[in-house]
Amino acid sequence: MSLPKIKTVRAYFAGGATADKAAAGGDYHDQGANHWIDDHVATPMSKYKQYEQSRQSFGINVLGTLIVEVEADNGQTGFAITTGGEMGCFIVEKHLNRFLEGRCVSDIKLIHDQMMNATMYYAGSGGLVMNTISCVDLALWDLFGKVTDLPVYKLLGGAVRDELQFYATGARPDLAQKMGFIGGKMAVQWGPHDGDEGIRKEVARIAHYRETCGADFWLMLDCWMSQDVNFATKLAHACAPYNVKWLEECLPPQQFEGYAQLKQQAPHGMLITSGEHHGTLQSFRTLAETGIDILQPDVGWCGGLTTLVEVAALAKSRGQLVVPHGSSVYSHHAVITFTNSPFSEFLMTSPDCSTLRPQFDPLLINEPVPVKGRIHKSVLDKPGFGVELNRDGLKRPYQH
Ligand SMILES: C[C@H](O)[C@H](O)[C@@H](O)[C@@H](O)C(=O)O
Ligand SMILES: [Mg+2]
Repeated sequence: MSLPKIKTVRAYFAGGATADKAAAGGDYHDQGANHWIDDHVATPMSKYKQYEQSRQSFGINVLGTLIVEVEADNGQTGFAITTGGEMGCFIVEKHLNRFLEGRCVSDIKLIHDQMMNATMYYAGSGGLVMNTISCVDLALWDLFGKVTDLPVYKLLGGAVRDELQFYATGARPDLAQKMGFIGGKMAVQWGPHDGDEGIRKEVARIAHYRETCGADFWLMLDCWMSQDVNFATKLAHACAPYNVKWLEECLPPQQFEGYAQLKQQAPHGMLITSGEHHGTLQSFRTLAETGIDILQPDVGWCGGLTTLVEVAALAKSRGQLVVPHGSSVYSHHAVITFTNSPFSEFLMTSPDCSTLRPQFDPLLINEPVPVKGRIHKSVLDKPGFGVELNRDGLKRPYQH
């Protein structure tokens, strides 16, 4: 089978700080008002009163969505979306384009290595540049699937289970249970600056939903980098009587020693997890060596599918789980091929968690959502990642 070459790459953005209204999409924190995802969620900024109520007030949604589209010389295209916006467009069109154009559509790993090494002098181990590389990598996998007429999960070696099962992240574990999810993860709302009263408030909420959802429904807390080891340890032990399954991302990404200490100090049986704001395989090796239980890379932020596959193998070698941070189809096609990913995350993007809105709505056409908390592998049986791009309102700020 002779494969086409990559003719060109284009980068668009939607939403972000220059937009006149919330655009959601890949930057799913870019929601309108009165949304659970922006309601007093604890963050590293919460100690500043003016930024305590709303993450959008400190700029969680300034980047907006980056869309990367790669076109082969036979006219076929692949695309992907992530958090990155206009600045990501610059990196794609003025730097990364040179590693794609003229290459065979199957040269994904070579292009990935060149993008990682060529940006090392300004990328660090995560953030905007890693998001941008991830988006290009995902677009290349989508194009490869379109050209070979295969879903990405089959390019990776095929499914190891017939369906994906999901827990739901949102403000209403009770509604998630009714929708068939296996668990509910809530964002913590109080942090170290709230002291013991903050812990009491979190525990009261957990106690309420334990009572409402019964003994076995998974309940988790997502701490979004907002804590220190002492607060996280006290919160973990205060929640233990209510069978909280895991505490997530308690500390800033680079506090590896803190994660190792927290894992040692956590109650027996309670899992400690992190990873969504980590990037590069090397960072995940260091994170894995802390001994935490579940690595949670975001495939649109960690270095792309090429990096996620490497992280999953690393974790598997250590008996650790990989449960990617919710990234819709970009996670689904990977998770269904990983033996150490027994479940997935579905992130509720409806304002009150009462309906199943696709995570990257409105940017992906035909984006699947779980039915009764599950997605069967047959749903993924379309070329590439199986979704099409809603081009309404996209802007292309740079050319090359
Ligand atoms: C709910 C959390 O605060 C974040 O908004 C969410 O994106 C992420 O941490 C998650 O695990 O879903
Ligand atoms: Mg999280």
